[in-house]
Order: sequence, then C-alpha cells, then structure tokens
Amino acid sequence: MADEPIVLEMHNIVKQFGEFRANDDINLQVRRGQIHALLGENGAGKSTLMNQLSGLLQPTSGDILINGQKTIVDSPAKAAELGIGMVHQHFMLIDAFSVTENIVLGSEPVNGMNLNIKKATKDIQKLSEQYGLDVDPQALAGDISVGMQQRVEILKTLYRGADILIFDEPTAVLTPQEIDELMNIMRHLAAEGKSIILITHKLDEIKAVADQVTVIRRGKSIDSFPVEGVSSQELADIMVGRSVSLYDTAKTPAQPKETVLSLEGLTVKDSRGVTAVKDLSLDFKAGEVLGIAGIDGNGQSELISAITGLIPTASGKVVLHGKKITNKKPRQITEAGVAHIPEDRHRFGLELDMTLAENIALQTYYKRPLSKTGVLDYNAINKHARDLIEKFDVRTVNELVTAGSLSGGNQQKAIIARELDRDADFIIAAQPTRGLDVGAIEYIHQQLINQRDAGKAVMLVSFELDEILNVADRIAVISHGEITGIVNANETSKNELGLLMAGMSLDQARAQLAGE
Ligand SMILES: Nc1ncnc2c1ncn2[C@@H]1O[C@H](COP(=O)(O)OP(=O)(O)OP(=O)(O)O)[C@@H](O)[C@H]1O
Repeated sequence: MADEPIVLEMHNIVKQFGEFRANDDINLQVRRGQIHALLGENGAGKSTLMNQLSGLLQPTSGDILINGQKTIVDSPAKAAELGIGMVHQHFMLIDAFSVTENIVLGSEPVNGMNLNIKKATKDIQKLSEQYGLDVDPQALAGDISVGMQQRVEILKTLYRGADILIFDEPTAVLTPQEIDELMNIMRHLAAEGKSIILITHKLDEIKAVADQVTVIRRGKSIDSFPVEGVSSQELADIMVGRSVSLYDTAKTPAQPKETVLSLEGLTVKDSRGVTAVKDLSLDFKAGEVLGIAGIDGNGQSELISAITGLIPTASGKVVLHGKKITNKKPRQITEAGVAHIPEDRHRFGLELDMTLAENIALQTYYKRPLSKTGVLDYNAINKHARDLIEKFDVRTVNELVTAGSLSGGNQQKAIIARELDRDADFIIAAQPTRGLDVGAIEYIHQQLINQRDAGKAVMLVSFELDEILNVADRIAVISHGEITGIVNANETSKNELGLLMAGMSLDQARAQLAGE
C-alpha cells in the first residue's frame, strides 16, 4: 500500500467561520486503492474538511492536490470532474424512475429526449458487475431496499468517473447483514484501484475495513497511522485525547412500577394509506426502558408519529396515565408529559435558521421562566440554553449561532438536552445516538438510564442491536407493524432478535436456535 501513488493531498487546510477555526492546519494524504478512515469527535471538523474536497466550501488557506496537481475545487461540478464523488447519507433518488434513469439524471448532456438509456443501462450493468454491486439497472428506485439504494448512490459516483469516493456515515441506515455487504463492496472498490475516505464513528467498522486512519481533534489533524494492530480502545483514546470507557453502560436491574403509557390495539396507516402499524398493544412502565427493535421501515416511524400526534391513528387508543390522548394535537401531547427525541432531527427536531438558544426553548418558550406575562425573556432563554449547553457538552461557539451551523452530532445533543430537561413522564428516544461519537453515546445512554431511575418510562427505538441490548430492560421486536416477540434484554441474543426482526414468532425463533 505504501508504494501506491498518492492521489489526494490536503495541505495545511484552514477553514475559518468568522472568528472560529473549524479546520486548523489539517493535513491528509490518501493513496490509490486505500480505505482511509477519518476519525474525530462530533464537531471535530470532518464534514467541513470533506465539504472543501467536494466543492461546497472553499478553504481559507491551504492547498488541495489531486494526483500531485494543485487544484481549486470551487464547485461540486469541478469536484466531479476531478474524480471526487460523495456517497450521501440521505439518498437522493426519485422513486418513480428506474435505477438507470436516476444515475444518468443530471450527469449526461440531454438533447431533448435523446438520452441513450439502452447504452446507459448496459454501462451501468457492467459497472455493477465490475465492482460487485449486484444492482438491477431496470428496477424502480421506489421498489428497492435501503441497502440497494445506497449501492445506486455508489454506482452514480462511479458512472461519473469518480476515483476518490467519500462515504459519510454509510452504515447508519443499514441492517447488520447490509453492513457486511457494504464492507465487501468497499474492499472490492479498493481492490479495483478506487480510493475511499470513510467518515464513521463506529470503531469496529474502521477496524474491519480501513487501511489507514487520520485523527482530527478540535479542528487539527493530530495523527495518521495504519489501522492494523491498533485496538478499538486505542482508537477511541486517540480520538478523544484521554482514556474513554468503551464498556457497557452501568445500570442496576430495572424496578418497573405503574404503567405510564399504553397502546391498545393501535392501527396506523402511512402516508400512502398502507397499514404500517397493525393492532399493536404495549405497556410502558415507570422505571423501565422498553426497547423497540426492528429493521428500518417496519412501522416504527408511524408508531412514534401516532403517539406524538403528528399523524392520525386509524383505530385503537393511546392512553397516558389512564387518560386517552389519541389524536390530540402535538402540543397537547407534549404538555401532557411526552418528550420526543425524533429520528429525523431536521424535519422535526430543529429550526435550523433559528439560534441554538431559541431551539432549546422551542417546547417551553411560552411559559415561565422563559416568558413573563406573555413576553419572551431573551436573557432567561439564553441563560437556560447556556446551562444546558454546558450540562450536555454541546460543542458550539455560543448559544447565539444558528442551529444549522452546529455539527450533526452537536445538533443531536442539543435536541436531547431540550427534551430530557422537560421532566416528561414518557420519553420517546428514536435513534438517539445516530451519528454520535463514542463519548457522546456513552453519555446519552447514561442519561436515558438516569431518566429510567428517576421513574420515567422510556421508549427506545433503535436499529442498533448493541444499543438496544445495552440500554433496554425489555425489548419488543417489530416486524411489518406487528410485535413478533417481547423478551428481557438479559435473556436474549442478537441472533434471536434478528430472527424476530425477520418476522418469526418467539417460539419459531427459539426452536430454530435450539436446532442449530
Ligand atoms: N457554516 C458554519 N458556520 C459556523 N460554524 C460552522 C459552520 N459549519 C460548521 N461549523 C462549525 O465547525 C465545527 C466543525 O463542524 P463539522 O460539521 O465539520 O464537524 P464533524 O467533525 O463533521 O462533526 P459530526 O461528527 O458531529 O458530524 C463545529 O463546531 C461547527 O459548529
């Protein structure tokens, strides 16, 4: 690997936002055929660095060299021309178009309807085979799984001639099996001479696929070394700059008390009118974390939206402290004592153009002490925000910047701070640690357990089985909108949960595992 030519160099990159240096003299060197991980805490400056490589931002100073040539990457189109491709975390495919149409869209000069779809389909098929992607170019984007959609995004960059592919948290939305497949695809790409820059907070993934890792701490690149022989613990320590605990969250056995919230035969339809949650009943108890495990798209989002009043229920009841809250307005449900850390922080969590302080006050601004006699007290709002920023270690210049300027992980911490500060009896945490670094994950898990120990009922919805097993006391598995089994966290296994997630009943799953 050390003999392979250097395809990308970033030299002494500085990126300044006003007074703040998000990148402070960063150096990065990537070789041909290398999988190069970029590791850093939330807000360390990884996305800012990659945005300069993909033409979205310009460095304040420093140089970018592609194949030894100093270059200015002043637009995404220029980045594409230079062979730099970004595999986005949020897939941007049009459901009604075929895979080929999605890939060709925007990358070919189209003369009227003269687009040669036949040739494109053939080219894409060839690329798919060459890189082991196994994508059907004629499938409709709306009909393919999340993992397959990601492969289409990869093909899109290859079709445009990318030699350097940037993957930003690529496994966040994948099932364990899809993650393995993606790792193989990355290895395949590298073996074919492509270079990959991998941004991830998952140390195991770095260990599994990366050759080299560059560590960024508070805007500075502090080290770069081969991954071989380095443990996950060492990676975590270097990233944070001190020794961090990678062990399970400490917790005592749960002491479940009275039922706080009950779902009684709840049925919910999705936006297309298809039944997403079917006749679902569950009880959430004070002093207990009930985990909802399942593959993305099995009714979890609709279930949460129905409980929080964001979408109507088709039938059944939601009962909080013995009172029906079914189909009440979101604000009434919030007021009744439901906190919600949403899965999609941009759609439901934050107003990106408003200040961080205003966002932290979003659920309580109209009440004392943030308002007095109907007038907002900005001193109180800002002070309240400063307290929570400190308590939850939200990394920001101050409370007056826009929420949109925070790094992804710090946006998430701000929402968690706001929702947990409200002293609600029922807390919904949906994918609460997606995109967070190891230190922040540990902190958030502990916070959820503290809430439990303070007598709250916590609903933890997560695709991450490690997270569910670590934090939840009981686990309900959802598949196609129905609960396939409810198990105690300390009496189950990933294998058992995996079979329940695939739709088996608990008896079937146990029979299968006993027979193995
Ligand atoms: N447009 C901007 N204006 C002001 N500050 C910004 C802007 N963009 C980023 N920052 C700041 O730069 C720092 C680095 O952010 P960046 O998004 O690069 O971090 P990151 O390492 O990608 O974090 P994460 O893992 O949370 O995604 C953060 O403190 C962020 O608030």
